[in-house]
Amino acid sequence: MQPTEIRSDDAVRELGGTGLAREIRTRAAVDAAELTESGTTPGLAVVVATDDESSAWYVRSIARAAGKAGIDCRTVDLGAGADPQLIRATLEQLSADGSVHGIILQTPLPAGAHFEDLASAIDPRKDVDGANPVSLGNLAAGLPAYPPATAAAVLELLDHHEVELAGRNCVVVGRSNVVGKPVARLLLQRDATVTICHRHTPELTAFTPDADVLVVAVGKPDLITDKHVRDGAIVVDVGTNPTTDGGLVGDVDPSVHVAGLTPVPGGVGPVTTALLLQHTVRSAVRSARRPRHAAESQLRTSSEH
Ligand SMILES: Nc1nc(=O)c2c([nH]1)NC[C@@H]1CN(c3ccc(C(=O)N[C@@H](CCC(=O)O)C(=O)O)cc3)C=[N+]21
Repeated sequence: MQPTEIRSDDAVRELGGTGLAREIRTRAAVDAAELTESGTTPGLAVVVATDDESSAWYVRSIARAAGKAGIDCRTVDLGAGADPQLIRATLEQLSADGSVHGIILQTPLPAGAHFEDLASAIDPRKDVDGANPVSLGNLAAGLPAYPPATAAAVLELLDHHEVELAGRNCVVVGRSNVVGKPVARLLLQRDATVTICHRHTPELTAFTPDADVLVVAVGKPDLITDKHVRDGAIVVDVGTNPTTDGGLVGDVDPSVHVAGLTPVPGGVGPVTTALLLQHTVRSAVRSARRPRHAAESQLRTSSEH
């Protein structure tokens, strides 16, 4: 026997997310039931202004999972090409609605609508997908805020699979406000050394091979191949790229030789949806704890501005 020849020992560890997602959903369902018992049913509103296929899939999947967890989920479909004024007014109305504890504004948005600008109309206490720039700012400052569910999912997956972060080299590819930037912040909070690469980085290979942990959130199939990674690396693939045959692929070539890789599908995606539910239930718990008159006087103050 020649042990060095045995390739099966080199098998990539699959860092799956479906089991973790189930745990998070179960916990959220238990908490939601308890809260409903005491008189508050957690409510989630999903605002849609696109006919994008993968967004529609995500919205249906949120509604299904929310229903199963005992969360009252309403989808507000304003139609592709909705007027930004209408989107803003809708977000303001939902922010003032006491039966709604979580609000998510789906991307992409119609041409001429600006995501961060519109998301500033979401009450930060209901901003369960960390879209309001106030949430992003609080996150950056280390103050309490809901991180975008996708960014939170990356950290949950790494923790679940016991990946050490303190003192490790982490490279994030992508700098969106939804994933790249908040993921980098969260990794930094965990004492990692963080490098962010993006479309103007001339050569990814100048940075990515140094990564102990590589997080890829770009939206390009096969962006990351063997030449980009050390074989000891842990790779989190955040990409969800629809294929022509109705499937889904990530940004990472699934045949890369690394120590661990999150699969697509079945990795970050299901954890993202589960965390959105968790954030909604947490928001409902906090709202139920706040004295009603305090919430009302706060609303009055904000409408006086
Ligand atoms: N404001 C906003 N926040 C988002 O987080 C957001 C968004 N807008 N717009 C649309 C994209 C898309 N997205 C996905 C989440 C989970 C899966 C997911 O769970 N996918 C399954 C499989 C799906 C399949 O097999 O077709 C999986 O990865 O296992 C996919 C896609 C979040 N998005």
